[in-house]
Amino acid sequence: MTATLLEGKVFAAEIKKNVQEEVKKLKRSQGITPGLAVIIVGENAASKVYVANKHKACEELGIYSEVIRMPASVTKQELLAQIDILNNSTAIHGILLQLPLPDDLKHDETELLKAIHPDKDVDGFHPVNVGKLAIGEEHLVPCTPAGCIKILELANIEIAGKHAVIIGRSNIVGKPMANLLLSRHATVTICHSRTANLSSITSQADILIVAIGKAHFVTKDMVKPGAVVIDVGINRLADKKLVGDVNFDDIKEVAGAITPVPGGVGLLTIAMLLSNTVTAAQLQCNKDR
Ligand SMILES: NC(=O)C1=CN([C@@H]2O[C@H](COP(=O)(O)OP(=O)(O)OC[C@H]3O[C@@H](n4cnc5c(N)ncnc54)[C@H](OP(=O)(O)O)[C@@H]3O)[C@@H](O)[C@H]2O)C=CC1
Ligand SMILES: Nc1nc(=O)c2c([nH]1)NC[C@@H]1CN(c3ccc(C(=O)N[C@@H](CCC(=O)O)C(=O)O)cc3)C=[N+]21
Repeated sequence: MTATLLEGKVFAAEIKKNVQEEVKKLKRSQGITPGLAVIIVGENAASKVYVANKHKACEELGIYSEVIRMPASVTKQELLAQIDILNNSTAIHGILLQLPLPDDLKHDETELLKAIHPDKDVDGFHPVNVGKLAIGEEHLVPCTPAGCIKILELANIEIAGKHAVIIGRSNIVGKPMANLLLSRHATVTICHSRTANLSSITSQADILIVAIGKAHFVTKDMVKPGAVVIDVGINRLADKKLVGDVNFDDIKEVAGAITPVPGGVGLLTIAMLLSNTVTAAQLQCNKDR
């Protein structure tokens, strides 16, 4: 058996087409151009690539995009002041604070994320949006797990009744992923670094979502034959090659379907960010009236 390749660009194109139509509608009926602001603090090579990709995708779809670069030496107060300006700007409907923050600002992360107005929180990281997701009132949902759900839905992979196992429990990927799968009636198991007998649990998964941050971590013996494997990991090897958390070549003979890295979940993350930006713009123009 050879796994079906779940290609991110195919699904991302479908989402982007819908987003583009919504952008046109907003312009036509309300005279509004959706606007996204990305704040990037300090120099992080990986973040730069993502920010550049986001900017390019916005241009493609007619979304206004602003990249605000701040030095690593910026203070919490300066960042809060910048967020306040964007919260009050009528040209900006979505605000994203690029993570990770430099070490000196790490302990202020929650406070900074809370400062972003929940209506402009296109990352879905504000406690109000996290809470909404937890009670099944999905609104602005974190882009990466939302993208994983889109892959499953657009590939016609049944979620209800399936055993979904997630490796990773971060606020950005693992936890929101669990809520999204649960509300779609999967039986959900969340694993992490303290999980005992990890491979015995992952081997029971019909749908395996991997978000750890360790290159080639998941091997053949951890995957049930025919399982759908979604690889969220992005790891840069010493030779600059980009690889996922899943050993693709090892499991391709056993999995039923698998997302590649690059060219998988990452492309959906960007597409969902654009989608959230348009949702935020629609919400804000309805509130204005
Ligand atoms: N494709 C995309 O668009 C995106 C990709 N990513 C990538 O996804 C990966 C995960 O990101 P993120 O969630 O932010 O990472 P975090 O580092 O915040 O979380 C990693 C999680 O993996 C768990 N973990 C680590 N080692 C093991 C292990 N040996 N066995 C089981 N669990 C383990 C950790 O457990 P514990 O909680 O116990 O420490 C933690 O819950 C990274 O590679 C990141 O680059 C992230 C965002 C978007
Ligand atoms: N506030 C915040 N929100 C995020 O959503 C966020 C963040 N911070 N910090 C970093 C992670 C990571 N992330 C990615 C976005 C795009 C690709 C992407 O475009 N990937 C392509 C190309 C990758 C490449 O060539 O380097 C691919 O996988 O094919 C990957 C990863 C968003 N993140």
